[in-house]
Amino acid sequence: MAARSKIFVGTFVHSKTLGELEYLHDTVVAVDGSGKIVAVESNSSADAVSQKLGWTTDEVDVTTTKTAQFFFPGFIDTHLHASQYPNVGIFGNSTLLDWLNTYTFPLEASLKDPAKARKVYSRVIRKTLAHGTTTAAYYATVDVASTNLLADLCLQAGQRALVGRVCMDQLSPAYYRDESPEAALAATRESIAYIESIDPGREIVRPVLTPRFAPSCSAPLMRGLGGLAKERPDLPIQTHISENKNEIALVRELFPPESTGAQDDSYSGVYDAFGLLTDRTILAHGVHLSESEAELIAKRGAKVSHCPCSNSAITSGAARVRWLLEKGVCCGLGTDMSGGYSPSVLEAARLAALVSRHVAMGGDDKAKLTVEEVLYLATRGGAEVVGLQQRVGAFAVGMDWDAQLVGLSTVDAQGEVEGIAEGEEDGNVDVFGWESWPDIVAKWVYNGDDRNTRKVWVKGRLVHERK
Ligand SMILES: O=c1[nH]c(=O)c2nc[nH]c2[nH]1
Repeated sequence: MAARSKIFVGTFVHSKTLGELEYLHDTVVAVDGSGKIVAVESNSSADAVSQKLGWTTDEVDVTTTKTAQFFFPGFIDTHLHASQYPNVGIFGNSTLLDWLNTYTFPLEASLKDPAKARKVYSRVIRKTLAHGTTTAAYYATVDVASTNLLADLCLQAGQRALVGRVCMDQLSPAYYRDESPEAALAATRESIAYIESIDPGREIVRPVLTPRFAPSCSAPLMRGLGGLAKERPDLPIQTHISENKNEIALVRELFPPESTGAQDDSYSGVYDAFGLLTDRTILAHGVHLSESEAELIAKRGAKVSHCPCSNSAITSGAARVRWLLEKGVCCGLGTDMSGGYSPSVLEAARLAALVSRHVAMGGDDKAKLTVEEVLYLATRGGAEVVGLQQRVGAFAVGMDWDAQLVGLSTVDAQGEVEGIAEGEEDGNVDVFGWESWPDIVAKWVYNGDDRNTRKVWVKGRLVHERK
């Protein structure tokens, strides 16, 4: 049965450009049964738009914003490890390389148990949807069956996702690694074939090539994955880069330029030498990149997933997002659970703003990111990072309706929250009625959470509703 058409009425906020949000008031957005936006009309009404489209009122569901509510594009989480979700907040004082061995590899390996994988993956999907994440670029584990299960569960829940089986054939405990480069490549092909079989049109889920990071992959595996990337130019690629200084030193030691044919001894040069630095590549972190690396990344059209929560939690460093943007590198945001402790892209946006202020305090005042800029990274920028900028990240005819209804509390003359029933939650953001729309949005960015995420849709389907 085809889904019903939908009409959304009221205030819509989305990014026009990096520095500018557009506020569309008294606007109607019509979404057809396939989840595509077919009309965006300002100063109109649901009836007028329905009539124009030849839709009768009884075949359309209408959702209208109330005071201090607005529709916002769904968030794009450009980097997170679904398999690490149970560990959020558990990192002690570790830094990357000991964090991987102490906390991460044992947990990931344990998800070979299908019951455990189902429990973890079901929860992370529900949790991120509840925070407004409509698209997620997931790392699963080395295990094919549980990676495929993650794709199944995303498809069932309706969360748009890139799902990657993790490739790693060296420098991790023997209980958690690919047996050989050949085995890694075969398992990768198997997982790709499965994910493509469950959603051949790539409407919701798609596979992504996932070399964990250079230290985890032997040269033959990197070469093989580069070959696969060439054979399948439609596949995105995700990996980590230049997150931690010890990691960078390790890459230099493992891949001297004379062994790869790279131009220099940079981390980016290693991926480039193996054909993995492409315009489909999502590079997580990029904290300590050099000038020439940023230039190479821009030249190749590779993208950066900025992960301010993780970069702070496991003490990796403060990535220079303004500098990357000025170099022409496209950036989005990643929660990077569980290096990052929060499932919320809104939190990532807030932390991106704060970390940029730390960069500014280091002497580069123009490094500061505005509310408008971090929301761009969370939506349109992220969409470009995962290669879906034609479909999601904004409200325009021809794009899919991937959206969230944000609801903030309004305060009455007695200082009480209006329209709230006994026992209902109100959230942290109080709107007094005199704020401008940019101020309301700023209050949401700095104080909002999942209590403000009232409804979430992916491709027109309601995938979360806060009761
Ligand atoms: O933040 C990170 N999380 C990981 O799981 C990982 N693996 C390699 N490098 C990594 N960085």
